[in-house]
This record gives sequence, structure tokens and C-alpha cells, in this order.
Amino acid sequence: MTAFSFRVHATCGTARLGEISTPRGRIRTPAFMPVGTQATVKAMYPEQVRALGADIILGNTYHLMLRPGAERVAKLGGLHAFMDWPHPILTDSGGFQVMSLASLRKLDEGGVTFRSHLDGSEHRLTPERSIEIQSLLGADIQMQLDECLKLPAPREDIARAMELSLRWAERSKKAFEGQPEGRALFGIVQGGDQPDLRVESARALAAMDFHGLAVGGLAVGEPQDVMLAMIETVEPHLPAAKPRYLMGVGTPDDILEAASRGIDMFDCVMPTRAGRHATAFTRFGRINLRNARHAEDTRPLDPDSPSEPLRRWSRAYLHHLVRAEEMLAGMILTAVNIAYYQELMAGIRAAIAEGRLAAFRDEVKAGWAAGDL
Ligand SMILES: Nc1ccc2nc(N)nc(O)c2c1
Repeated sequence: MTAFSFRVHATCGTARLGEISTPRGRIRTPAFMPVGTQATVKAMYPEQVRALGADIILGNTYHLMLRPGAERVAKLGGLHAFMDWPHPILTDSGGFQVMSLASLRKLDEGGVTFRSHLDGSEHRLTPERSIEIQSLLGADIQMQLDECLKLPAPREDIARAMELSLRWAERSKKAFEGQPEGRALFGIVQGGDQPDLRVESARALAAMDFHGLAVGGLAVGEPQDVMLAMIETVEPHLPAAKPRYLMGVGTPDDILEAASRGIDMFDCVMPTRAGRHATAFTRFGRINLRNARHAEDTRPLDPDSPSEPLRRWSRAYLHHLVRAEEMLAGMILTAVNIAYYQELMAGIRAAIAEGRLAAFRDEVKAGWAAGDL
């Protein structure tokens, strides 16, 4: 049975080209992980997600514990069999969704009590229960339970949440022991927009010997320059030999900038959600297919894309599907966006290998700035 391991193949400044090995397969980094919150990457077949370049997808403890339930998924053979995705899965721990989706939340030292956004039923999530759920789901990479605050927030609140998250990191790690060989647990750096608290959190977690470290508490309303400043602040304190995962990020520009600053893993609902709302991500920037300018445009989105969804249909047809509110609009544009994000990741990886990430970044940004002619 392969254990969990990470290797850095090349660096370009603080950016790293690497590979994570898991029992269910390898993950080329920097990696973008499509979000499959409720055991599906919305509007896509799993084999399409794979064919478009994804090595790993995300699942979510909060949603799956409410429906269909972690014990039920385990009884049905675990998440991989349930959704027929045999490759790696990372599950978030649920804390973030509790704070953003659930109602009537009560947070205490032990954990968080909340009412389901589905039916108002009461639930309790603790570090131990979150790990138990992720283990029942069979996740290859699991996340500690943490407290993530929206920004801006008072410094004392940020400090309290960061310190609680460190105590929950210890408890998550203890609860994780005994899982099958090859599964991984990541700690999550908190500390908001406070550099000293960020460093304190990163150093404490680095000493706890997790398989990887995530940078949490970002992409929660702060400007991009604050997000990038926090990454620069924590990066020197994150173990170079372990993967770094920036949670919930982001736009193609966010990913380019964060990968340049040493981040290895990303996830965001942006490509899938935007695809369901008529927006295509391309080398020319974002294209809103609802716009009437496309009504008779016979060109595909990008004739030079390596991915079929960007070459196969005319903009006129996509515009029609959007206007007609056809399901196929969301299906095609979701595939287009997942394809484009994976093309971007492949470009970043190649540029790091060739030692030309800064030049690549400038070329890609110039393409977006030139816009869609
Ligand atoms: N922006 C995000 C997205 C997901 C998160 N998940 C956890 N567990 N913690 C965070 O801080 C997150 C931040």
C-alpha cells in the first residue's frame, strides 16, 4: 500500500513544481481541485472531470453529514464507490460551511452546535466527529476542524479563533490516528489579516507534523493584496517538504499570484458556479455568453484550446442555450471552465519546470487584458 508522500521536482523563485502520491493516485502540483460538495462536481460526469485534467476533487463534511449522512455513505462503500470517482478526494472539515450556511450556531471549546440549513435539525460538530465523518467517507486527504472568520474582524476575535483552531488541530490529529495507511491530515493556518498571528499559527502547526498545511481564513472578503501579503507572511514558516493548500482560492489571477508565492493546491467553486451562470473562463478573460453580441458569432470560444469543450461549439449556439435556459448550457460551460482552469494549472507547472513562471504570468495576464475580440 503506497503511503502518502510529496516531492518537489523543481522550483522557480518560491513557486514549486511537485507531486503528491496517494494510494488512489498522484496529484501534480500546483493543482486545482474541482469542488464536488455533495458527492458530485455539479453538471459533470466524473470521467469528464478526470479527462479534463483533474487529479483530485473536493467533498464536504458539512453537506454530506446532513445528506445522505456519513454512516450511510460508509454503508454504501464510501464516497469513491458512491460517486464512482476512483481517484483522490480531499474533504473539508465542515467548520467553514457551518459558519457560512447553517443557522443558530453555538460555538464552544468542544465544537459547534448548529441547525441544518436543509431541515433545521440540530447537529454537533467537534474535531473528533469531523475526523470520524471524513474517515467514514474514506477521504484520502482530511482537514482539521477550524474556526474561520470573515474579514474584516477585530484583532481579538481573530486571535481567539486562531488559538481555538490550534487546540482543535491537536484534537484532530489525535482523532486521526489509526486510519488506514496512506490517508493524510492537513492542519489549517488561521490568523486573519494579522501577520504576527499568522506566523504564530504557522509555526505551531509546522511543529505538529501534519502531512500538509492549508492556509485558511482567506478568500473571505479581503482584497487580493491582503490575501497575497498573508501568503508571503506565512510561506517562510511552512515546511518546504510538505504541500501548501490555499483554501477557497480562486480566480485565475488569484491562482497565478498565489502559485508564484509557493502555494501547491487550490480549490474554488468559481469555475463550476460561473459555468452555471453563463460565464466562460478563457485565455481572453471572462466571456458572458448571455450577451447579445454572441448571437451570430460562429467562432468557438477558443479554437486553439487543447480541450474539446472550448473548440467544439459556436458562441452563437452557447448564447442560444443560455437564453433558452437549457441544461446543456451549464453542462458545457462548466466543462469549459474546468478545462480552462486545468489548462492554466498545466501552464503554471510547465513554466515552473522551465524556470519562466514570471514570463508566463505576464503572457497570461496580457491575454486576459487583450480581452475577447
Ligand atoms: N476560504 C475558505 C474556504 C474553505 C475553508 N475551509 C476551512 N475548513 N477553513 C477555512 O479557513 C476555509 C477558508
